[in-house]
Amino acid sequence: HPPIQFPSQFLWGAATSAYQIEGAHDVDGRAPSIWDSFAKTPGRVVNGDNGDIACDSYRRVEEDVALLKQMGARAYRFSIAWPRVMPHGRGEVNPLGIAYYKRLVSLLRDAGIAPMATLYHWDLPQALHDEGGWMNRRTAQDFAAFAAVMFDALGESVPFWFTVNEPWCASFLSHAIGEHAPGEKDLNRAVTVAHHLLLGHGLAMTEFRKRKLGGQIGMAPNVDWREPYSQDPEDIAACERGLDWFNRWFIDPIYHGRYPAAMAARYAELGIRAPIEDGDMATISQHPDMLGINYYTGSFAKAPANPLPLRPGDSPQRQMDALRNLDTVNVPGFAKTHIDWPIFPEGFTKVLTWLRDEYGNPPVFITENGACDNTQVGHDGQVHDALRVEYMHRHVIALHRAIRSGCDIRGYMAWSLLDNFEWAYGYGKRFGLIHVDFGTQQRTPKDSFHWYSQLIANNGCAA
Ligand SMILES: CCOCCOc1ccc(-c2cn(C[C@@H]3NC[C@@H](O)[C@H]3O)nn2)cc1
Repeated sequence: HPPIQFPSQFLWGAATSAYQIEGAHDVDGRAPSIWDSFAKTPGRVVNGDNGDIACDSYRRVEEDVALLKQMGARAYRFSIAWPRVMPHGRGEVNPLGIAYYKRLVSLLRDAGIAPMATLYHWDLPQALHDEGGWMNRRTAQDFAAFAAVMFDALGESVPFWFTVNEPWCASFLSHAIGEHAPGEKDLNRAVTVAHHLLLGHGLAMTEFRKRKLGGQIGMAPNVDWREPYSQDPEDIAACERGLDWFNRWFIDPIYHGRYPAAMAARYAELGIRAPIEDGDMATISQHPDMLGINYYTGSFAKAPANPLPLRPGDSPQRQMDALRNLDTVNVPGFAKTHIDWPIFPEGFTKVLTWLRDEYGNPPVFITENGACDNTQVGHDGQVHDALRVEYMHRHVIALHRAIRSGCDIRGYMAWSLLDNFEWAYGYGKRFGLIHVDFGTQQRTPKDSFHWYSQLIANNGCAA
């Protein structure tokens, strides 16, 4: 038995998302999403890349499931493209869209791989965005209706469901920072979008509970770790503001039924409030079965020498900087991945024990963890992605430390099974365990694929 030994039923797998891998953007009735529109807006995505073809996984589902089986995956986290299933976002259901996901789930179950479905991984039907999108409270109800369609179609065969992936990216990165679809820069709108995403999560939970399905359901927020640069109370307070702004804003409503009070008060100084209506927080905070955690990196926070004032008339960027009111310190000594994120495995252990203490040790699945390593296929036909192997090895050890510290962690989905469309970075940032040649669609398992396969077989690894 290897020194790092995981619990016997630990669920090892890999993750992808529909817009990032499927391609077939206009095949079999799929209608455009906001990411189809955004990616085709000049200047939004590096090289003008888009998801029209991506990894062509819509047509290669057998091949991809075979690769998962070869790897020894016990679970596979994928997302369901809302615009494939309901092209107009509400009403008419596209039978070919339903058939595709039924086939994927059937292939997975035949291969002994547990399907783990994400309902919203950012591909809002453009038709709904044309009616206000997530700014429109009705979209939360439309999302619950879409979820209900999927629960009726796949509820008996999919054991794990996540409602919304990384709501921080789907609200603040996309409506205040403007880097993701729909590319807006308005903080007030971002707070409203965030609330409607949480409401959509809650309304989908209601649909799931109504059906008394045997599976489990939760949300998959981003979490980064933030460490105080020193034990100076000002640095600790700055760190708490950073954790409020990125982590607690979405997890407190679900587990505590309210937004983090200190950060809500700071938004109120800007005249910004979430559009909470009676009953919303009760809907949002229905008990989830599990918490999905996407972890990549961490950083160090210190109090700025000159605090930024909260001024209603300032730009969204200055307002966000003022809300966090912290300086991120570039502490030397941290190697970086090929997307320049610090490699911080200790932060993984710390954020998981932080979640244990903040939210009553909820059952957690790591729904994403991985490294950007752009290593290409070598002359020997292999991909020697040593950086990714080291990143994964160190994060698996950090994960094991969190489990030994009493965290109730049930599984780990490596991001990602395949190199794919990394949003605004396009195809130049590779996160896959499998290399994809986007010209030929040739898949090449990397050294990390073989390392991970061995880890799964041993249910553990060397220290
Ligand atoms: C504070 C200001 O910051 C500006 C940039 O801020 C971020 C934060 C987070 C991300 C980010 C990207 N990913 C990987 C994806 N997760 C979902 C899956 O689709 C992967 O492709 N996770 N987090 C990007 C940018």
